[in-house]
Amino acid sequence: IKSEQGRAAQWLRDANDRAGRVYYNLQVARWVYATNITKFNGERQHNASIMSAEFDREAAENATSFAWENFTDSDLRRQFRKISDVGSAALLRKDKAKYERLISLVTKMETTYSEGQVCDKKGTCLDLEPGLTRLMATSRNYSELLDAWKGWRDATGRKIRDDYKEFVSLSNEAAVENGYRDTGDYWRSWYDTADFRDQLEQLYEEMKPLYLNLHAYVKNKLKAKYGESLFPPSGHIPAHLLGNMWAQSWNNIFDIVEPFAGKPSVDVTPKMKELNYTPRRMFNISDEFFTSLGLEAMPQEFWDHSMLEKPTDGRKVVCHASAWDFYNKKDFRIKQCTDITMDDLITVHHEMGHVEYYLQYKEQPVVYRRGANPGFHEAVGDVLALSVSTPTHLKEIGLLDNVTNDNESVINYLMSIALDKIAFIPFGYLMDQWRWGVFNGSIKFEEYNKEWWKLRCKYQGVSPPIHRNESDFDPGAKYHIPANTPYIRYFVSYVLQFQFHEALCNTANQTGPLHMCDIYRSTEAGAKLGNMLKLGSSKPWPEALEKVTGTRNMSANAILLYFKPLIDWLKVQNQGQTITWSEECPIEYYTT
Ligand SMILES: O=C(CCC(O)(O)[C@H](Cc1ccccc1)NC(=O)c1ccccc1)N[C@@H](Cc1ccccc1)C(=O)O
Ligand SMILES: [Zn+2]
Repeated sequence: IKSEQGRAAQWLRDANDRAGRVYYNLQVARWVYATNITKFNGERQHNASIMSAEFDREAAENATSFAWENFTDSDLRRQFRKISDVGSAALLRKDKAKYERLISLVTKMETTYSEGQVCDKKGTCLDLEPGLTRLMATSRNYSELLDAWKGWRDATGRKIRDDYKEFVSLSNEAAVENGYRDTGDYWRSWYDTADFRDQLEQLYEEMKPLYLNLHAYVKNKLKAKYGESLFPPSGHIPAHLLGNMWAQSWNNIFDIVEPFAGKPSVDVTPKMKELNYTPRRMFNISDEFFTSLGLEAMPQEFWDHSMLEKPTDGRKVVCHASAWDFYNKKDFRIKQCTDITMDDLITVHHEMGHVEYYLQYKEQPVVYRRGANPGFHEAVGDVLALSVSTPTHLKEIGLLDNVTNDNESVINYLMSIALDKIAFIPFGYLMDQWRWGVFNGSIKFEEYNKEWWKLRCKYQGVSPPIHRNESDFDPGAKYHIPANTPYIRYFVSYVLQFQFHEALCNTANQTGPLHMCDIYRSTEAGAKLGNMLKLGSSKPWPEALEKVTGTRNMSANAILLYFKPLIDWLKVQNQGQTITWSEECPIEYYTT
C-alpha cells in the first residue's frame, strides 16, 4: 500500500497542477464576461465552464483507480475525497445537454438581475448600483421608496420565476448524481457538521432577543417619522422603510433612530465625500490595515487588473461585488462598483478579506484553496472592519474629527453597528431556509412567493408594503438567488467574526470593552489569524476555529458580549412594549 500511496501522491500533484491551469482559464473567461456582458463573452464563458466541469469529472473518474479510502495517510484521503466531489458537474456524466442548460440558466438569471433598471415616468432610469441603492438609503419619501422597491422586483424577480423553477429541478438532478438528496443537502455538506441545522437554530434563538428589541425600538422611531397609520396592526415593519432594498441592514436609517442626538456623527459618508475619497483610496486604507497586522499586501497584479469602480464607457457589468482567485498564485482581483459611502468602505474590507485568504493559502494544493468552511471566507474582512469602524480608528484615519466615549456616545455607536450586524441575523438565516425548502420539495413552485413572505414576516418581522401574488418572485430580487450563490455562509460568518474579533482582541492585549477594541498594527493578532488562513480547507473547520479562538464550536456569546450595553439599554427603552409581531404577514398584502 506504501508504493500505491506514493503513486497516488504523485498523481495528486499532477492533478492539482492541471486543475490550476484549467481553473485559470475558467476564471479569465468568467471575469471577461462579468466585466463586459456581451453575447460573445457569454458563449466563451459557457465553453470554459464546460471544459472545467469535464476536467473535474475526469479527475474524479481517474481518482477511483486508487483505493484511497484505505490509505493510511489522512491528508491523501482528504484530497481524494475533495477531488471526488464534482458538484453539479456530476450531471455531465448523465446528460451533457442538461448540464449545459443548467449553467446557461444561471448565466441568464444573473444577467437579467445585473441589467435590471427602474425607470420613472419621466424616463429616468436607475440601476441598482448606485442609483437605487442610494435612493433606498437616503429617500425619506414613503411612496418614492415604494416605487423603487416594487420597480426593482418587477425588473428582476418577476422575470426569472420560470427560469428558477427549471433551474431547481436540474440542480437537484445534478445533486442526486453527485450522491446527495438534493442541492440543499449538498450545500450543507460543505460544513461537514452532522447537526448543522440544529446548531444554526440554536444560534438564531440565542440572538433572537436582541433582534426583537432592536426591531421594536426601530419600529417606534419609524412610526414617529412616517406616521402610525402606515404600519400594519400585525406589528411588522413595511419592508421598504429600512434603508436597504432587502431590509437586510438598517445602518442607512441611523439618522431616524439615533438614540442620543447631538453626539459626533458615526456616519462618516459625508466626511468621505468632503475629503474627496476615491475608490482607490478606500482600497488602500483596507490594504494598509492588513499589512499593519503583518499580513500580505495586495500584489501589483491586483491593482493592475481589478475593477474597483463601475465602468463609464457603457459596458454592462455584474456590479455585485466579488473577489477572484485565478489559481496561479499571482493573479487576484476584486470587481466592485464602489460608491463613496461608509457602507462601501465596509464592503471593500469584506472583499479584501477574501483576497487576503487567497494570498494566505496560495501555497496549498488547489483542492485546499477554499475557506475552512464557506463562513470563514465571509468572515475575514468583516473581522477587520469591526476594528476599522471604531470611533478611535476612524479618528486615527481622519474620518472622524472628535471622539467622545461617554455612555450616550457608546450607545449611539453600538446602535450603528447593531443596525448592520443584528438586523442582518434573521435575513442571513431565512435566505437558505427558503432555498433548502425549495430544493427538498417542501416549498412548491405554486407557493414560492407565499413561502418567501411567510419567512420574511416570521423571522424578520417585515411585511410587503403592497400586494404580492404568485406572479411575483421576490426572492429573485436578491443577487444570490439568480446567481445561485449560497447564503447561510453569511449567517455563519456573522457568528464567527465576533468569536475571531474577541480572540484577536485578547491576543492584541486590548483590555477595554470588546466593542471598542481595535487590533490595528497588532502583528501578534495578525500572525494568529494568518496561521489559520494558511490552512485553507486542509483541516476540518473546528480545528481552524480552535487555532484562533481555543474553541471548536460556533458560539453566540461573543456577539452578545459585544452588544451587551446596547441590549440592556434597549430593554429599558422597550419596557412595557410588545416586542413581537404576529407570525403571519398582514393578510391584506397577500393574494394567491
Ligand atoms: O454578497 C455579498 C458580498 C459579495 C461576496 O463577497 O460575498 C461574493 C458573492 C459572490 C459573487 C459571485 C460568485 C460567488 C459569490 N463572494 C465572493 O467574492 C467570494 C465567495 C467565496 C470565496 C471567495 C470570494 N455580501 C452579502 C452579505 C453581506 C456581507 C457582509 C456585509 C454586508 C452584506 C450581501 O451583499 O447580501
Ligand atoms: Zn463575501
